[in-house]
Amino acid sequence: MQPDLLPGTRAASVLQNLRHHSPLVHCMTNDVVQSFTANVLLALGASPAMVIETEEAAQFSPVASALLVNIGTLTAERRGAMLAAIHAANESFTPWVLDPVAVGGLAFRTQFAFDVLALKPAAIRGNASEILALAGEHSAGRGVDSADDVLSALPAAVRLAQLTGAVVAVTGERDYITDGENAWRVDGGGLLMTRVVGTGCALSAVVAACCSLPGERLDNVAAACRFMKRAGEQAIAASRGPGSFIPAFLDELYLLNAGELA
Ligand SMILES: Nc1ncnc2c1ncn2[C@@H]1O[C@H](COP(=O)(O)OP(=O)(O)O)[C@@H](O)[C@H]1O
Ligand SMILES: Cc1ncsc1CCOP(=O)(O)O
Ligand SMILES: [Mg+2]
Repeated sequence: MQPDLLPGTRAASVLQNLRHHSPLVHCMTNDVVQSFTANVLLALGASPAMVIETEEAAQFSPVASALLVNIGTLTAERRGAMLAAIHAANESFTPWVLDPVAVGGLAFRTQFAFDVLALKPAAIRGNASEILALAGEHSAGRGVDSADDVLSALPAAVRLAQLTGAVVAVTGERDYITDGENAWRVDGGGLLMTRVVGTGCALSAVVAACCSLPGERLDNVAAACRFMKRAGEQAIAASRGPGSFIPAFLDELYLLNAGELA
């Protein structure tokens, strides 16, 4: 069964909150998407900061509005820095978000992702293959890309939310967002979003920003998904391919307006 669509009025009020609070997002993300992620946050009105040295990361996560932990290019050194940042975030009640890039196939990152599930992420955002793997199920992921149907991963997302207390967003052709009890669906976007690198990673940074806002965390995470899908479909209409999509996408994020979302 399909969950209901997130009402536009809820997405609209989260957008207003995002612009009002301009959350400072501590991004510990992969080497491929640093600049794109920062630009997506800035276009939406949030503030990115990429702080990765262990000592600084533990100092920064308590003063940031939210922390993003993305394991796309995890190394042994980054593992230590991420753990320090997560522990410091938890001590200061800074919400943190896990993006389990390519979890399942590779042992080192998979063990890390399983380990940090116990450290109370506020949200987890991944594609269908990643969410299936993180829930301990068979998945057909191909590197960082999903090869599983997103609706088939919804029960895994629900179980993962129940197990961890996180809001889980599983994304793809449609996005599903659940806290283990209730769920929203978000439609929109388009295939071109998978032909540029970093849309998923940047979405996870937006999820982190939205986790710091007042209101229901389930609605806030679903709204983050809605912002990206809406800007994605608008940008696809305005572009010829991946090259022109990226600047169009940043423009559409910047131009998103609460009245239209509502
Ligand atoms: N087939 C699709 N149709 C429409 N939107 C999509 C499709 N696949 C992914 N998206 C969108 O692209 C963004 C990245 O999602 P996804 O590809 O699932 O993450 P990842 O890049 O981590 O694999 C999300 O906003 C998602 O809704
Ligand atoms: C290509 C690649 N390789 C390691 S991380 C990464 C980026 C993945 O980005 P996304 O998950 O947003 O597609
Ligand atoms: Mg990803």
